[in-house]
Amino acid sequence: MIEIKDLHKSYKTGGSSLHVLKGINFSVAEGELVSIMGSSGSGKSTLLNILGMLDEADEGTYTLDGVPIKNLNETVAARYRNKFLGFIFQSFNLISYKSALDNVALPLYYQGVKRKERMESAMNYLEKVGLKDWSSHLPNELSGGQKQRVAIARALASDPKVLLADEPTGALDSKTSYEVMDLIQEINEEGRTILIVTHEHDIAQMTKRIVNLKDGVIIDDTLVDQVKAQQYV
Ligand SMILES: Nc1ncnc2c1ncn2[C@@H]1O[C@H](COP(=O)(O)OP(=O)(O)OP(=O)(O)O)[C@@H](O)[C@H]1O
Repeated sequence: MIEIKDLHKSYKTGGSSLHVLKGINFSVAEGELVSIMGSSGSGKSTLLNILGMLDEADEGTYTLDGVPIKNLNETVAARYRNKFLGFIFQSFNLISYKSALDNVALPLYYQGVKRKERMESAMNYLEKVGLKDWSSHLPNELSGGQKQRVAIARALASDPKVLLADEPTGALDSKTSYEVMDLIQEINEEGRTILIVTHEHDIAQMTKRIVNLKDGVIIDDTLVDQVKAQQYV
């Protein structure tokens, strides 16, 4: 589903350049649930932005569902991104003056789906995340966990093959974080590929594979069952 080879990325600020990703290689098969860990500044968000086609690498290749992502014109890139990728953010990024239902329906509006169909579909996704009865509420009338559920429903609305989540539980308490992760696991069990950036070990343990970044390189890439088994060695 995702294949990256020898990916490099530097940021140029003023006269200097910061080499952030220094030759990343990894692939993710369809249906995986992967967490990307690493200390602050290790390059996690930079990598996720490249995977999300929000930024481009300087060197290396990125192939998404068999298509090389390089030098696509903006319209093609936007269409491809909308079709294949869904995004979940730490701060939810909901539109404050729109109801939960309208927030979920928004990506479908941009895809040109007719009103009746998009409202039905959005309601189905709200039901899926357990918020059918909250459809008319505004984001500020919802708890953090509920907001993230709306955001997950919105990410699912366009039926993307891959979900990319940047610290999806970063703004939530532990109990709510685990509930959101239960939902993410459920969505993954249905076959959707999911990548999560997280700082939290217990959250990473709820995925199937942990990729550890340090100073722009992958230092460890382990299946979670193996991590758990090591505790008994
Ligand atoms: N647009 C940018 N311009 C210049 N430097 C940047 C830019 N974005 C990130 N950086 C720098 O690149 C390095 C890696 O940043 P990145 O956000 O990818 O790390 P991270 O592992 O996600 O960190 P955190 O856990 O704190 O979010 C940091 O030193 C950061 O300051």
